[in-house]
Amino acid sequence: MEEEGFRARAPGKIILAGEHAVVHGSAAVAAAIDLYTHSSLHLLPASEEDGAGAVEVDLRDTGLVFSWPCTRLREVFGDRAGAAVNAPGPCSSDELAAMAKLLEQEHIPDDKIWLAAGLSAFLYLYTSILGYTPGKAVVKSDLPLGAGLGSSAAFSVSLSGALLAAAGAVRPQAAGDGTEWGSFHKEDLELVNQWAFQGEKIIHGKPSGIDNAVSTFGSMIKFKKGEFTNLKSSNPVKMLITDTKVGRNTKALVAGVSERASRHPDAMASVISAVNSISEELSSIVELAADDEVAITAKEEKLAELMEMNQGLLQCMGVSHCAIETVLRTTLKYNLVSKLTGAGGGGCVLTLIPTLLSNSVLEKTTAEIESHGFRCFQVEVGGRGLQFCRGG
Ligand SMILES: Nc1ncnc2c1ncn2[C@@H]1O[C@H](COP(=O)(O)OP(=O)(O)OP(=O)(O)O)[C@@H](O)[C@H]1O
Ligand SMILES: C[C@@](O)(CCO)CC(=O)[O-]
Ligand SMILES: [Mg+2]
Repeated sequence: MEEEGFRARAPGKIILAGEHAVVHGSAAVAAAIDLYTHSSLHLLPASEEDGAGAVEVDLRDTGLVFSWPCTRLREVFGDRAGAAVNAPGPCSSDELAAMAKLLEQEHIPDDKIWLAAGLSAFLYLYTSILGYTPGKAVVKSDLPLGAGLGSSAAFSVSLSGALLAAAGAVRPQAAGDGTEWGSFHKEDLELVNQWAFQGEKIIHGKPSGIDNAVSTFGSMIKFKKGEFTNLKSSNPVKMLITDTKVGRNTKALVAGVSERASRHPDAMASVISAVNSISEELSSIVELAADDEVAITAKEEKLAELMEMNQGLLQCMGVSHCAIETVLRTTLKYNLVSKLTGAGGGGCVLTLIPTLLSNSVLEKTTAEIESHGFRCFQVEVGGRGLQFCRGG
């Protein structure tokens, strides 16, 4: 008989300013978007034959299902599993190596080999939080995976939320607004965020923590050196997102920027400091109250200029791509400003949509971008973070 189900959903994000530089201590500004990764979890009774059962994960976006006997997981993680659910800690290099061996036996198809990082994060979070309790998780996302919209953070946050709720380590709150999705107390969200950060470390190598923070807490935030503040945006920020569909990997891009910084420490310190100033200025402009068309336009022009400057500095860091440049050139024809978002190297590009932009210009811009084989879509910016509901 199956036990109770636990479902959590966590949003993706856009970074308005400061990606990469934030890994090196600069400020950055990010906001949640209304595209979610859903994780659901059922705990299962231990199997009668071997008394141990299995842990299964069904990754719907890839059409692949993986399963490991709990006895096999015990060989990898030993007695540590499940012991420190309230004290999130990093995965050791021995555990990473043992998981890599375990995953080699799965024969993941070459064109989906990037999944190994996500599976390692899953196994680490599962065993750290639930030990060797048999269970079945299903993960499904609205987000393009590995495209700069924080799919790895939404994966780690939604899984951590569902696992911690199943372990009884956090107490989900019923939705107060009649919807099915409730949330968690702030201190419970802190615990989810810390576990999700451990998952991000496995996927990204050296994450700043901005993506998991905005996915957990939602809203629009200014983030710097692990601390963040909520930004109260008094006017809606409208963005067009273009997915160039060029695959890339955040871990490799973050490592590439660090290598460039070690080759050119002074020049890169200046670039990072310039990005910090851009993020600081952008965060204060976002909060400015603008209540007539003139003030709103002036505010949007400043935001656009700062985004354009940030894009130039991302090029300096070596994380642009010819597909990104094609989007920039196309939108510039219509006087619109764009920048890459997330790790770059392909993935998604943001275009600021001014409040007074006519629908016909927006439609023409979108059609021309899509004529290059890219996909455009609009999102709501600055919404809710992690949410929870009971059931299948
Ligand atoms: N729904 C999912 N199913 C399986 N694996 C996922 C899922 N979402 C994320 N992942 C894991 O996260 C990896 C993508 O993370 P990566 O950090 O490279 O990109 P991103 O988070 O989408 O972009 P960015 O970090 O720039 O915002 C995938 O290769 C996979 O291992
Ligand atoms: C590239 C990066 O700055 C943002 C990825 O969304 C990495 C990070 O901050 O962890
Ligand atoms: Mg990521």
